[in-house]
Amino acid sequence: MCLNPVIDKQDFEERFIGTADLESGDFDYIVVGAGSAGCPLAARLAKSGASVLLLEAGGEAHRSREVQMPKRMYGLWQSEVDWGFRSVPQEHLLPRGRVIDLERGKTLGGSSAINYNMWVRGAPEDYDRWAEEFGCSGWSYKEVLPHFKSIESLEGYDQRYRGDSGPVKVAQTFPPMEEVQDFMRACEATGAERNPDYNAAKLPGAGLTQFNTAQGGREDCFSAFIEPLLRWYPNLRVASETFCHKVVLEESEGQAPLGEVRATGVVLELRSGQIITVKCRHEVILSAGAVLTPQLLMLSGIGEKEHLKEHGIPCLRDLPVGQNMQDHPFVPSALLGHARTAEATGAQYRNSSGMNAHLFWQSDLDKKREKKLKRSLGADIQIIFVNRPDPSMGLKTGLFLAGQKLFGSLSPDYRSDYKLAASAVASLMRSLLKLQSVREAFTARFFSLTIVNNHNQSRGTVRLRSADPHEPPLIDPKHFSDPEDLEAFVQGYRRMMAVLKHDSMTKHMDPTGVVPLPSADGPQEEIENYILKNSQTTWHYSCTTPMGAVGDPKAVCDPEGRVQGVRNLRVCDAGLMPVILGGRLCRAPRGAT
Ligand SMILES: Cc1cc2nc3c(=O)[nH]c(=O)nc-3n(C[C@H](O)[C@H](O)[C@H](O)COP(=O)(O)OP(=O)(O)OC[C@H]3O[C@@H](n4cnc5c(N)ncnc54)[C@H](O)[C@@H]3O)c2cc1C
Repeated sequence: MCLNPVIDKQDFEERFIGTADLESGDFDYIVVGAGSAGCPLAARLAKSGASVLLLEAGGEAHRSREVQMPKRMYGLWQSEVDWGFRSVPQEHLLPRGRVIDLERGKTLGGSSAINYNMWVRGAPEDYDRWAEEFGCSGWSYKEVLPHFKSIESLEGYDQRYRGDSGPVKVAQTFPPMEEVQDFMRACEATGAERNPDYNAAKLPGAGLTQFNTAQGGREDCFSAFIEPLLRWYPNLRVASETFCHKVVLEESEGQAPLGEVRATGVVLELRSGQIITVKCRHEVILSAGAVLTPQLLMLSGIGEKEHLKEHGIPCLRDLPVGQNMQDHPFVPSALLGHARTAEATGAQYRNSSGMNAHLFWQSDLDKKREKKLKRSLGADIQIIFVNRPDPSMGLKTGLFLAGQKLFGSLSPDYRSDYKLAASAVASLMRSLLKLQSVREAFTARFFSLTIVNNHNQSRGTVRLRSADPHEPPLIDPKHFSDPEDLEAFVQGYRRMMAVLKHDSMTKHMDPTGVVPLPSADGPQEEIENYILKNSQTTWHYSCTTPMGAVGDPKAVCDPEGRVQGVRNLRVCDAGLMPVILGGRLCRAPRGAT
């Protein structure tokens, strides 16, 4: 349900590409999902000369102003370009049973059209781990590096690691402001090294954020990879507002190397409501993302036998689909600057999502894991310095935290109250933001230090709610179900407070913030309560259809994305990761292609 319409209806309709002739189409490949992975994959296949159909359930909002300006992204949540998922009640969060919003892009460009645009590959060690520990041949850092280089374009960096002529423009959006420099100084003064490029030889250290933005605007995957091709490659067809219900699987005869089940096409619902079947010659490739690809597989008869039986779906392949979900939770702080500074207005800020610098740091817990695994792991804790973003973020975060505190204590049935509270907060926010003075105050004064645990140990699930493709799946990230995750956050919290208390930070901000922060030296329980009350998602759902060595019972796909035991069916999206990356996840699905 769309609670927050932000894009003019006209905008979708004017840019609609159309779905005519799909049934009679003659395709080699069908790619389901025009997101971070689906777009570069479809482009690459089209360039090889194959005929490709790229399908997308969402419309064509990628050119709208709301999507193009990164600082407006907060307004896109719960809008027509967000699937609007919510988790099942989370028993390890506070208040117990809290439900969290799980935004996910629904438009050409997928989640790359609604994300923060941060360009972070993850640690080289992550990819080596995939190759060595999970049997994913072809995925070591040495092997994926040329792909990363080939998709990006930026100047003035070490060319051993970085690309200068790919389709995606990468940049630091503006010269660093004083407070951003001071954040990095505070990190250094409290024991971190300065790292001028976390996407090069190593991840740990303090550095400026890189964004994928072109002339300050969002560079979503559809605009970067598909639009430049449409005019020149008639073999590439795009159908938006086309919802895939399932993959058509047929029992094939003979002794095929990968078994006897074969994908031959997809069942689609068109914008008009008409249901059709479209066939292809070679492969169906699911790039619907780590939540909806598992749903599509299960609806098609691939998944855990018992679970499919509960929904009356005959099981064609018994595989652990949706069983290994991973995510990065994050815990924000809502801080206020002492005063509004002159630089707080103008072009510098226009196109920033505000996430301007990072500290990647390793907790003691992670060092212990390194010893146990006998391999280096990069860094588990990421502290993001957020300054002066779109005013709605300051308001939204402040009101969210304040609302949680208030409504959380009012009633034992927190969940129904929270729904009411969320809509009340949303409408209050919209009214307040109409006031220029409020907008300016929050643009100028809002800061946040946000902690992310990049080596989250908890595992969740994506399961069917019903056999109806329109019903969203049951998504249970099970945040904090592994006690090590809370311990990692406590260490990260103390590290964050050390930075915040350093002179170069205190001169800029009021450390008490919008919501008071527990003291780093106080009782551990207070810190834990703060973490569990305020934790949200970083939207990095992944590992739900993991790849692994052929025949590995924990793997759904082989290292080339082929669904085990099924012919002509592949997965190519964030669900393929065997273990979550210690970075931002938009890069990896693109690297996969
Ligand atoms: C708010 C937010 C902020 C984020 N910030 C960052 C960041 O700063 N940096 C970063 O690297 N990552 C970030 N991420 C994560 C990153 O965007 C995702 O991990 C990545 O885009 C996932 O790519 P994907 O191809 O797996 O899925 P998606 O990009 O989500 O693509 C899946 C596509 O499939 C379509 N689809 C799904 N089901 C169907 C169906 N049945 N029929 C037809 N089409 C279908 C969807 O509509 C969607 O367009 C963020 C994500 C969000 C939501």
